[in-house]
This record gives sequence, structure tokens and C-alpha cells, in this order.
Amino acid sequence: MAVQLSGLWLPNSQLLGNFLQCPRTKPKLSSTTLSATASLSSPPPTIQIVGGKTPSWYENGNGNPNSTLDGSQIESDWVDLDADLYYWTKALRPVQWYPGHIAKTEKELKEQLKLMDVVIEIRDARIPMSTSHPQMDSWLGNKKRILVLNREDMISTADRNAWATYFARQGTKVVFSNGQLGMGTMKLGRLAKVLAADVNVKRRAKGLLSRPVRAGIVGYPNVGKSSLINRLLKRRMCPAAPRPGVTRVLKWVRFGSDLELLDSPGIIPMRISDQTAAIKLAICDDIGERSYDVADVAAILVQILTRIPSVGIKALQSRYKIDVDGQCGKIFVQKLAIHLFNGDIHQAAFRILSDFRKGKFGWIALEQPPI
Ligand SMILES: Nc1nc2c(ncn2[C@@H]2O[C@H](COP(=O)(O)OP(=O)(O)OP(=O)(O)O)[C@@H](O)[C@H]2O)c(=O)[nH]1
Repeated sequence: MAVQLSGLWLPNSQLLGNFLQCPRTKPKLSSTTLSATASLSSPPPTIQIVGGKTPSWYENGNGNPNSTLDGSQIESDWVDLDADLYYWTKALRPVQWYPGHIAKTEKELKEQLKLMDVVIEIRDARIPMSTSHPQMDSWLGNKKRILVLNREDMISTADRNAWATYFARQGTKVVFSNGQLGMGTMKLGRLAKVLAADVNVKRRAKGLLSRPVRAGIVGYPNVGKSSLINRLLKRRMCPAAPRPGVTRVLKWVRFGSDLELLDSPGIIPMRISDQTAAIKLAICDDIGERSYDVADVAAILVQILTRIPSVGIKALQSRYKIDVDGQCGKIFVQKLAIHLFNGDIHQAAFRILSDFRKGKFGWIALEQPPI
């Protein structure tokens, strides 16, 4: 099956809506429009994309990564993908999730902030931007802060290096960690104590006794906050499970004689204005499942994966033994449903999401540092 890919800008939301719905008939293509034509009943169609820029990783024509890509080209391909993602998500029902316990947490966290000597903000290393709370800066003000990119095992070394360089350039302290195995936790504990050391210097100068340094652990749901604390403590002190919204109450726990950690429920904005971020949260399981349509999210994930150099169309085809007819994620999910799940689209969609989350397509970040 021939797949021809080129310019990836989708300037018209109407056409983009059609793109997600995978029209049976081929819409007219303008010089800057991408469209997919595919149907379950008709022979495998060929995507015709006219004009625009060919993503560099498709330049060898078969969807395989091109090992000689230069950095700036990859960066600009990511920009194109982000732009497409913006239009794909525009066609969908907005994803919003703000259960009662998050509203309560937000209020309590603001009160507890006064007690914190240092704040440890945990983000998901696969989506460091989308797991950055838009109000965090204003809440924290000048408070000492450590940024942690957890789930470091779920991204490639190249992704890790790219983010490390990006944050280093910004002068932001960043620790990479693995909440499942404990990598990075000791460093985190040490860093928190060093950063907040002046607290006890000041206390002693006033004739007061030293006290444990207090570090508040904050971040989006399911990014690994409780797991990191449990790993540091080497005990299961905080509830941790593979779904968002497990921690429901704020809880201070003691680590040795000189550090106290606050585990907190995941927080997320009341209104997620950036819907591309919301879809990435859904893909990475960092937002409640009831807030999104699993089939829509899986369809978008397929479209993303076909565009990621280390995955591409071939990886999807060989994993599920079905053809990727162009880039239409929705049709792919439908085909998988027929092929493996008796037509059950929800199960098929869930399988794709779950395979991604388990690293079956390799460990890949869904975000690259801004240029
Ligand atoms: N692969 C991998 N999994 C991790 C890592 N850290 C945590 N997990 C897993 O992610 C899931 C969620 O971890 P939690 O510690 O419950 O996340 P949380 O941020 O406390 O979640 P909330 O309760 O929603 O706030 C668990 O199944 C962990 O085992 C990591 O670094 N790598």
C-alpha cells in the first residue's frame, strides 16, 4: 500500500473535523490541505497530501525513521505535529476533569504552602509541558522549588537529554526520577535538604532548635507523587495505583530526623484551556477516564504515532497485523475492533492506549522542548 505524506498543516477546522471522521469520499484538496480518504468497505485508499512540507522522518517514503535527521529538522517536524494536534482536538468534545477532591486540595494546598520550606513539583517526563499547572508560578511566588520529571524510564535517552538541556538553559533545577524503582529519590531528598538548609541557620541564629525541613510534593494526578515518597521512605506510606485520583487527602510523612514530606492529591486546572494538553493527559492516563472518549483519544494517538520517527506506520501495522490506511486514526481503531474485539471499539481503543502506556511502541516523549 502506498502512503504518501507531505505538508501537515490543517488550516480549516471544518476539513479537520472531516479528517477525524475519516470521510468515505475524498474531499477536494487545496494546496495546503491534508486529508485522509479511507473506508472499511472500500479498497485501501492512498492519502493524498498536496503541497506543504514533507516531515523529514518520512523522506525515505516508507514511514521509517531516517537515522540521519538533523536536530533542527526534527524540531520543526514536532512543531508541525503540535499544530496538527491542535486542529484534531478542535473537532472533539472538550476534555475537562475537576472532581470535588481536587477543588478541596487546591484550597488546602494554598494553606499548607506557608508550612513548606521547599516545593517539589512532579511532572510526567513524557509530557512536561502539559503537566505544568498554569497557576503554579503564581501560587509559589519566590518559594524554593525543585522540578522533577518522573517516569524517566518512559522516555528515550535523547528525550531526556533534550529536556535536561532545555531546563538547564532556563536555570531550572531538574531531577529525573523513576517512582517505580526509586531512581532519583535519594538525590531529591538531599537536594530538598540543601535548598532549605537556611531555614535552620535562621532558627539557630534566633536561639531556636532545628526542625526537619518540610518539602511539599505537588503535581498533576498520576504523575507518581505517592510512589516517589514511598520509594524514598522504603515503605508504602502513601496510596499509589495506576490511575489518576488515588490520593484523596494531604498527608505529612517523616523521612529520617531531618525531612518531612507532604503527599498531596493531584491537581489540575478547573478549566483546561489547552485541549492538546488535555488529550496528552488522557493518552498518558494523567486525567480521569470519565472525562474523555477513549475511542477519540486512541484515534489521535494513532495519528501521533504514525508521525513519530521511532514508531511510524510500520510499527502499528506489525503490532496489530492490520494495514494503516493512511493516517486516519479512527479507521485504524475501527479495523482493530473488527480484527480483534468483535467490533468493540472501546476495547480496541483501550488496547492501543494501554499498549502505549506499557511502552509497547518503545518509550517516547509526546513533547519536545520548545525551540
Ligand atoms: N513506569 C513508571 N511508573 C511509575 C513511575 N512512578 C510512578 N509510576 C506508576 O504510576 C502510577 C501512579 O503513581 P502514583 O504514585 O499513585 O501517582 P500520584 O501522582 O500519587 O497519583 P494521584 O493519586 O492521582 O495524585 C503507579 O502505578 C506507579 O507505580 C515511574 O517513574 N515509572
